Amino acid sequence: MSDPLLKIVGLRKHFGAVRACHNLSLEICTGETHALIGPNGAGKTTLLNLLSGDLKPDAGQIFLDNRDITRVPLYHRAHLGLARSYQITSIFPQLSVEENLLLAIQAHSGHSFRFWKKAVSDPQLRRELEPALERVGLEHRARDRAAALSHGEKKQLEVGMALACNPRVLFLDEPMAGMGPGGSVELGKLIAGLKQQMTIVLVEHDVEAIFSLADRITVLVYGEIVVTGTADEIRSSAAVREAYLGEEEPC
Ligand SMILES: Nc1ncnc2c1ncn2[C@@H]1O[C@H](COP(=O)(O)OP(=O)(O)OP(=O)(O)O)[C@@H](O)[C@H]1O
Repeated sequence: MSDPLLKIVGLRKHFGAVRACHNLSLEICTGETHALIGPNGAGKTTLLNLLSGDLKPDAGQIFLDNRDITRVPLYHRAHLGLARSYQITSIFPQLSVEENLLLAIQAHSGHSFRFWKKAVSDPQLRRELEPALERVGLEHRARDRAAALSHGEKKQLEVGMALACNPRVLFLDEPMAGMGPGGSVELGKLIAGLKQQMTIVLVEHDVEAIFSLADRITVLVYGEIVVTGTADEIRSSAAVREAYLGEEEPC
């Protein structure tokens, strides 16, 4: 395994009596696809929120390339190369697919939102549009309103928007949620392609997808790590079986 790109040390986030993240330490290596799994309420989304900067921890530290980013605000983390696609779609339904992507490209290129009108015709931004559309397989939908996309295509667009800042680390929160089998196959292919280009931290309930996509998997229960390992190690782990007691398969 290569050097850690993200290092999490003693991270803690409690909500009253709920220990959503409890003294958690973990290293995410450069280039790996790392999945977070665990039963409902295990703290997967909380950990993603802490890493992306959506939440502030009560204690602990997060390092990116040995730099302490624990107190770095959300918007600044994007400039450092951390990007996130959310569980709930964050696209603009009334805008076209290309307008959504242009907006994301513009936001990350340092331009002000006040100049949005210019973005559609800005040749420099438009040059970045074609590869951005291709990257998520939405060239044929460029002029369609985002509201008209299928659920899977919306997810593809959302990932495309997160990719606009050319991230080093992409956080994906349940990308397959609400997707039919066809949609998850498409999105699985998209993520498999991205795997070669960046580090990915993925929260997902689709076990098949996780086992085929993830290089390593961390199992969380009650805000703590039960085990981290490869798909084979997770499958054969007695600790995981115990953590999921009563459940046939990890979810
Ligand atoms: N903003 C909040 N305020 C209070 N409690 C919260 C908040 N966010 C999360 N929690 C609690 O923290 C615990 C962990 O929640 P979290 O959403 O991180 O779990 P999860 O593993 O992502 O669950 P799921 O698989 O159901 O999405 C849960 O008990 C949840 O109710």
